[in-house]
Amino acid sequence: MLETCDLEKKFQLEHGELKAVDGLSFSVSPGEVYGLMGPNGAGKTTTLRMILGLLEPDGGYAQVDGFRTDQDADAVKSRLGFVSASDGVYPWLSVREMLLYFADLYAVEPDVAEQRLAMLAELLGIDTLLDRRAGALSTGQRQRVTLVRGLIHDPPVMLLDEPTRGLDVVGSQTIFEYIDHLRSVGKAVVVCTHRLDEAERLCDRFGLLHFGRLRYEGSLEQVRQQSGKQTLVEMFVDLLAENPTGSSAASTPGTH
Ligand SMILES: Nc1ncnc2c1ncn2[C@@H]1O[C@H](COP(=O)(O)OP(=O)(O)OP(=O)(O)O)[C@@H](O)[C@H]1O
Repeated sequence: MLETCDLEKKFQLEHGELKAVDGLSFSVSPGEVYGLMGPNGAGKTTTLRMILGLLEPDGGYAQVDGFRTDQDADAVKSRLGFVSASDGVYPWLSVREMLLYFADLYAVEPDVAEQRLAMLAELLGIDTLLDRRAGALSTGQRQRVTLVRGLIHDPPVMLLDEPTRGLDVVGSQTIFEYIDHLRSVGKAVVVCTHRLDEAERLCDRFGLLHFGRLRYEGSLEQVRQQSGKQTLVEMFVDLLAENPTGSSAASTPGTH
C-alpha cells in the first residue's frame, strides 16, 4: 500500500516562492486505482517525483509497504514501478536487451527476468517487437515497452504519469485495459491523466489537486457531492475559473 503524509514541495522562483505541493496526504490500497488529477501545474508530477525519490520533499514523506522515503529510500524505490509519457528508451539496444537490463538493475534473477519478460510481452502484445531496435519504435509501441519496463520487477505499486499521452484511441484503450488488469492482480495504482472520461470509468477513487492541495477526494459519487458537479470536466472547469491561466501561481513562468 502507498501512503503520502503531508508532502510539501516549494520551488524558488525569481520573484518569490511557489508551493507546488502543499500538505498532500492520500493513500492507495492494493487492488485500487487512484486518479491523481488536476489542471496543468496542479502538482501531480512533482508529487510522483517525490514518491519516487527523484525530488526531496520540503516536508512530509511517502511510505510504501511500511518503508518511508525519508528513512529507507531504496526499499521504497524497489517497490515502485513508474511509467511516464516522456520516458526515453535506449535507442541502440533491442527491446529485449533493454528490458533485461532494467530487470538486472532491479536485481531480478536472470531466469525470473526471462519468464516475466515472456509473460508481460504476451500480455501487452510486444512479443514481435522484442528483437527490434528500441529507437525505431512508434510512440504507442514505446509506451507498451515502457509499461513492461515499469513492471519487470513486479512492484506492488505502479505510478503512471500521463501513460496515454500521444497515443491513438486503440493505444489508449490498451493502456486503460492494462491498468484494469493491474487492479485485478492486486497492484496499488496511481494514474495521472487528462483523459477525464476514461479516468471516470477506470479509477476507484480520485484526488483532485489544485495549487498543490487536494480539493476533492473520494469515489466519483463522493467528489460529485463535494464539488456539486456531475463530471470531472465540470469540476476542472470550476477549479480553473479560480485562475483562468490554469497555472498554479500568477508568478509561475509556465509548467514543464
Ligand atoms: N524544477 C522546477 N522549478 C520551478 N518550478 C517548478 C519545477 N517543477 C515544477 N515546477 C512548478 O510546480 C508546479 C507544479 O508542476 P507539476 O509539473 O507538478 O504540475 P502537473 O500537475 O504535473 O502539471 P501538468 O498537468 O501540466 O503536467 C507548476 O507551477 C510548475 O511550473
